[in-house]
Amino acid sequence: MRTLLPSSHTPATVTTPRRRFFIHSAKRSDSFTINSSISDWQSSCAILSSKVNSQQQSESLIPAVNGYNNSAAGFSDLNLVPFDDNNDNSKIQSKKKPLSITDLSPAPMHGSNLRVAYQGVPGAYSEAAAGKAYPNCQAIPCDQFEVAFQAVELWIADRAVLPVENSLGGSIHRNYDLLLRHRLHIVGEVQFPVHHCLLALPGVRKEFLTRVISHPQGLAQCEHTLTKLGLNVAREAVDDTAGAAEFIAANNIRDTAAIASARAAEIYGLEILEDGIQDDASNVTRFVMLAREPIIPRTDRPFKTSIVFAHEKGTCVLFKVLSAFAFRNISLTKIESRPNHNVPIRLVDEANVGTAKHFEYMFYIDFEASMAEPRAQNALAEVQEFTSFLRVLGSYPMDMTSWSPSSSSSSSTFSL
Ligand SMILES: O=C(O)C(=O)C[C@]1(C(=O)O)C=C[C@@H](O)C=C1
Repeated sequence: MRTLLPSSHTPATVTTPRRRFFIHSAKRSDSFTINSSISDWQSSCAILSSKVNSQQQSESLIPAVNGYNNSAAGFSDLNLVPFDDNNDNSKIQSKKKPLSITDLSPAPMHGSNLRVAYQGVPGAYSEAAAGKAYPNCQAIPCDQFEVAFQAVELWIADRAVLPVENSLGGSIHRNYDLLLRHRLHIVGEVQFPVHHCLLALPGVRKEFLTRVISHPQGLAQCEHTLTKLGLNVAREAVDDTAGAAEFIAANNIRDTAAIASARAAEIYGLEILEDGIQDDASNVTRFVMLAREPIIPRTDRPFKTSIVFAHEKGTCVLFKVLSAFAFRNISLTKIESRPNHNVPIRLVDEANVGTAKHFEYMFYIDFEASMAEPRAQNALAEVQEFTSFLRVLGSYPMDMTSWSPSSSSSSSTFSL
């Protein structure tokens, strides 16, 4: 895939975050280990809870549990814990309502002052998704998905908002692999309607085009419409949709169009040749919100939980795992498999038949239950018996917002 380096907006790069590595190291004791099992995950949440209840509010703890960052504006405004300089807490505590578990839960739709990393340049759908997840956040462009992960790990950003699947184009596999490789936790999801436009320099006509460029997902989501439009042109994949628009504008390329948002047209001074070129009007991309700490799961609203697991005996374990959810009436919303990069192939010697080479997988499952529910805890306890590796990626509120499939990206109300 071609990498376009935008000229005017310089996204965060791999080298930039390294400068602040030591800040991260100092906070590391509060982070959650990569191979954490279900019990590790539960105790991690319990630790968060008990730390806050005992008023030991470290800087690294607060942003994770309530969705606010730890800057003066974010933290002190919360005034979560009754505290008196004269150490006379008793009077104050009698007046104020005690902190309860619900006070510690996230505020996923409030993002003021949060720094949110996304992949792409301004005008990318990921930027708009970051604005939906955290209104009024400071969106930080990153040139690769992995840089967005690193930006959060190294405290350059408070959250990352990254695409994991699209209703037409399918899974964004890279982010599944990165979720496993990094230590971040899924703390929310947003489903964002993706309304694509065909963009070119002012005055360019469709007949003169020889090439269409976009993110691979953009090309996949518009594949049939491009053919129906009679555009028998080369289709070239680039890093992000808005980056494609910026590339055309910055290099004054007149034989090439970009598939991107109407907002990208506005930002980079391109014209919309065709509006709404996605193959399905209700085209939607699901993004996950990532943070350094897990949130405390709740039961007063619909929650989803994401896990990843593997077994050294391969896929034979899958039906047992699925039955753990079926017996408890827990619906699955997604199953994904990815190569197990640690052990990609297993050799199976069958007597007198030869050696079979089995591919090894990591399985990702999203299910509709909160880790605060006993049925989810029991299901995972059972899954843990069948698997050699199990990690809870996050238990988080489901995106239940309504959306209009026909709305154009340009009419988005998100302020970024
Ligand atoms: O290129 C962008 O604008 C992105 O935000 C990336 C991305 C993706 O990776 O799927 C996000 C949403 C759309 O599905 C198309 C592309």
